[in-house]
Amino acid sequence: MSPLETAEPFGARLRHAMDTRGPLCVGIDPHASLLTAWGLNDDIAGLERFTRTVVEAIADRVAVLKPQSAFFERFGSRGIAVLEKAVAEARSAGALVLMDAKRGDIGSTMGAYAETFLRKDSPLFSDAVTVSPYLGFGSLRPALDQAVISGCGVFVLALTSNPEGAEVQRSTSAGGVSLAQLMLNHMADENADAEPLGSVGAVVGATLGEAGVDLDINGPLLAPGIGAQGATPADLPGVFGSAVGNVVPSVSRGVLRHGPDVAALRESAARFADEVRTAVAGA
Ligand SMILES: O=c1ccn([C@@H]2O[C@H](COP(=O)(O)O)[C@@H](O)[C@H]2O)c(=O)[nH]1
Repeated sequence: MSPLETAEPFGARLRHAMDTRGPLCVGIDPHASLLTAWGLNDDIAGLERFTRTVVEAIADRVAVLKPQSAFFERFGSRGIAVLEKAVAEARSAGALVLMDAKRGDIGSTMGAYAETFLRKDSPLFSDAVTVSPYLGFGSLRPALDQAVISGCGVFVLALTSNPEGAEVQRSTSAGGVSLAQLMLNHMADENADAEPLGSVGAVVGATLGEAGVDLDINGPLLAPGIGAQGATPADLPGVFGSAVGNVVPSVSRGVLRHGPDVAALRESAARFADEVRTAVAGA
């Protein structure tokens, strides 16, 4: 591709994946406790085996796989090598890879994060990355710009699934709206005119009961918190209302606890996918 050609936008690729595979995202979170439960050691060999099993079991059937970078960084450079391999293999199997790295920093450093996760020649190149906007939405500009160049997505924290998030995210900005709403408004601006779906997504916890914000951002809504954190697919219509069709529900431990048996991992993911389909169809 010449530098002047633009890649197919992430939003379009994601919409296609959601329509053909269903919207479920499965997280790869190799907790030490899961490695133990799978009969693996909490070491690099255990991490490698766990990750390979999840990718082989799930990557050919879900829209999105979301590795949680923290669990790989824990093992230093050898953990990152496992992550690099998993990203490449998951993408080859047809899953979109959303790197859950939650990076946020001043713009010049954000540029380096953008190169790490969103530049095509990077070893950790992924389809999308999670970022934190709480250094100011404008600090994300290098990632937003690099995402356009590479056809990637950026998922911005808005209302996180943890109860502690509310004291920051629900607090009121100088303009009188919540910080979360302010960030969502920026996302809507980034996605204006995008079809069929913008490439800037919001992270909004499935655990919230009711979002209480305007989620009409013309972009995907990543909804973590299903499974181990207590939310279920049946909660999605209540949280997301009329935006539920743009939701990418995310489950990590709720699926992973069924391993290491590949069939059981697949069955669990299929069950969550069915429950999501039923919940969204009835909304
Ligand atoms: O608001 C947020 C944002 C991200 N996460 C991440 O999603 C998974 C959830 O794992 P479960 O095992 O399904 O609870 C994890 O990687 C979090 O860091 C989130 O939970 N909430």
